[in-house]
Amino acid sequence: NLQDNRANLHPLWKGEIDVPGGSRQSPINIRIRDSVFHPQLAPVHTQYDPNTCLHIWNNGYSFFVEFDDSTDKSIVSGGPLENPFRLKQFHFHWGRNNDWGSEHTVDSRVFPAELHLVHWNCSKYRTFEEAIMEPNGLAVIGVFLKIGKQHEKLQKLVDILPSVRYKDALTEFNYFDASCLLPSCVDYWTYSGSLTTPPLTESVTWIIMKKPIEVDHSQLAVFRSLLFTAVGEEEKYMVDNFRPLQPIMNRTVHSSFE
Ligand SMILES: NS(=O)(=O)c1ccc(-n2ccn(-c3ccc(F)cc3F)c2=O)cc1
Ligand SMILES: [Zn+2]
Repeated sequence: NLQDNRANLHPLWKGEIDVPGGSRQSPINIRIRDSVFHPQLAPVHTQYDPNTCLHIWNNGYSFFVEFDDSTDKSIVSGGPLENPFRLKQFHFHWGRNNDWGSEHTVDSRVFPAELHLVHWNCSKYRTFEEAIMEPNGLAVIGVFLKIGKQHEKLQKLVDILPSVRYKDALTEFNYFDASCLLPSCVDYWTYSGSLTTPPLTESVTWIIMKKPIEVDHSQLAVFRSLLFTAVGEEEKYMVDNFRPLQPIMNRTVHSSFE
């Protein structure tokens, strides 16, 4: 069984890396020359109300910035989506250094970090928890981070991270415009995949932005000061919280650009 396959034992997920029978797992390597241009793929439209921002919490995998998803105030629509999806949370994945950290790769290029803006299909399901279990329940926008100039709007979030250093810590964070984390270029790839942490359900329409955003090395260094562990436990720095690449199987990645 899984536990016997040493190669699959991951420090974070203790062997839950492979989902037996999974046919649309994430993340994947996006091979640009294999992607298919889809002229009907409109730009993705986000409309985020900064007042729907609720709090930040360290859930032991990453830090989640959570939003009030009881109304349609913060939504994503267009692109490959048939109807609007509500923003529930965003979080990041990063490495122990700037040489790796992203979950998706582009022609095997790794980025030092990756942002995920997680939305759920409020037209078809009643709650986020329900949508997570359904094949077209979620839409996650992925944005690569690269080292460059300081991201001024991100700094407000970076400054508060020490308050959620430990697993299960939660801090109020009640005004943040998530659209400041999107790149100016609207080009993206899209494919059908899964959550990259448990429950790993195959419920995600992935929208991966072609252009990365820039952050400076000191901002990423603060991400690495967070802990996987709760107060009182032996401290383990929250780094390398990305899942290994998964097989593309018989999926096609579509691009919104030529
Ligand atoms: N990395 S990712 O594929 O974007 C990803 C991975 C895991 C999740 N995820 C898993 C459980 N949850 C979750 C479930 C219920 C809840 F109230 C809050 C949650 F964060 C969640 O958001 C959401 C997104
Ligand atoms: Zn993620």
